[in-house]
Amino acid sequence: MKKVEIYILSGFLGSGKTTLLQRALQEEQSKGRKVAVIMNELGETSIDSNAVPGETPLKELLNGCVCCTIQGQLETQLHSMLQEYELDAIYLETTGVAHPVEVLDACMSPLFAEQITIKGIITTIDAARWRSRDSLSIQLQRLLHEQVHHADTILINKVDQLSEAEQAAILYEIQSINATAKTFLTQFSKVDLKFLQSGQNKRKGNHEQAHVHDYLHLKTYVHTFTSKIDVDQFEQWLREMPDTIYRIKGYLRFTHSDEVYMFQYSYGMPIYMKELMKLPSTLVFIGENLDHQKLQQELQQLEASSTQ
Ligand SMILES: Nc1nc2c(ncn2[C@@H]2O[C@H](COP(=O)(O)OP(=O)(O)OP(=O)(O)O)[C@@H](O)[C@H]2O)c(=O)[nH]1
Repeated sequence: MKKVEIYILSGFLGSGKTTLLQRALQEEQSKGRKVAVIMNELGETSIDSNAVPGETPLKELLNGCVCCTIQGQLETQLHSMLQEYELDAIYLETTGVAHPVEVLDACMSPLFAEQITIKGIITTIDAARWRSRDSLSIQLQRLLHEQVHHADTILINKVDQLSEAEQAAILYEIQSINATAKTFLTQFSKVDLKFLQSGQNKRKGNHEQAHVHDYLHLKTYVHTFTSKIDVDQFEQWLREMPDTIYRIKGYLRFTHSDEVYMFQYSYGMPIYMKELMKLPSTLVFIGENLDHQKLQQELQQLEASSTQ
């Protein structure tokens, strides 16, 4: 099954996300690829939607941030886009205050995680604002840091407003926060689209089979159980989760019950809720340094020992 590529455009207010989106859409159009856009704005009306050509499927999520208040709406919109159109890619432009882990979490619904492939988080930085970020609140400074830390590609944008020495200093600073991202100094978000398609050439071997995206900074893994598992063994296994696993979520069936449980795990805290629908037992993992082979092996073992 062909997977739909998802590009997450992150970055603080006014940093150049829409400018980048327009460039990306032009390039995608010239390649004849079918792409759609989801735009999230904090306000009641969208000011950027006219940046998207009329023929491009567009969903707007207004009045809240997909990473918190309207996370469920993103899931619904993504799901309907995947059903409605035959797409090559979806570009998701987040609000300037979105946290990348939360956005990724919102995209990775266990209901359709197998149909999509996260191609990366692209963070644009307003270079001048970055330099004067000390004037922002501590929370916003932390958010800017997180947007850089979790990015796969970073555009240090608006460099026309900086001297060469200032550009070199900011590049050094950004690379010291995130040494693995591909980082570019840009004007008007000008970058070749192939660089956004994170690590495309590195995908080899059984990574694809294992449904993991090994080249990304934040990694995801999707696991589906074929039979019920033992709740005590599962909880024992959870207790050993490293804290670099930020989220686990999905649906589970346990040997002691005929119910399906919705499962959520965040910052070490598991939550189980009875689910009325008979959904497949699929778990989605999001984390840094996620060792998919180890996870896969452990979960297969857990399943095997649960049925003994
Ligand atoms: N001088 C300069 N201006 C730029 C550059 N890139 C973008 N801009 C301008 O900066 C403004 C904001 O750019 P957008 O692309 O809308 O930024 P955004 O991140 O989408 O903004 P929000 O949607 O408000 O968060 C626009 O007026 C752009 O034309 C650049 O490299 N240099």
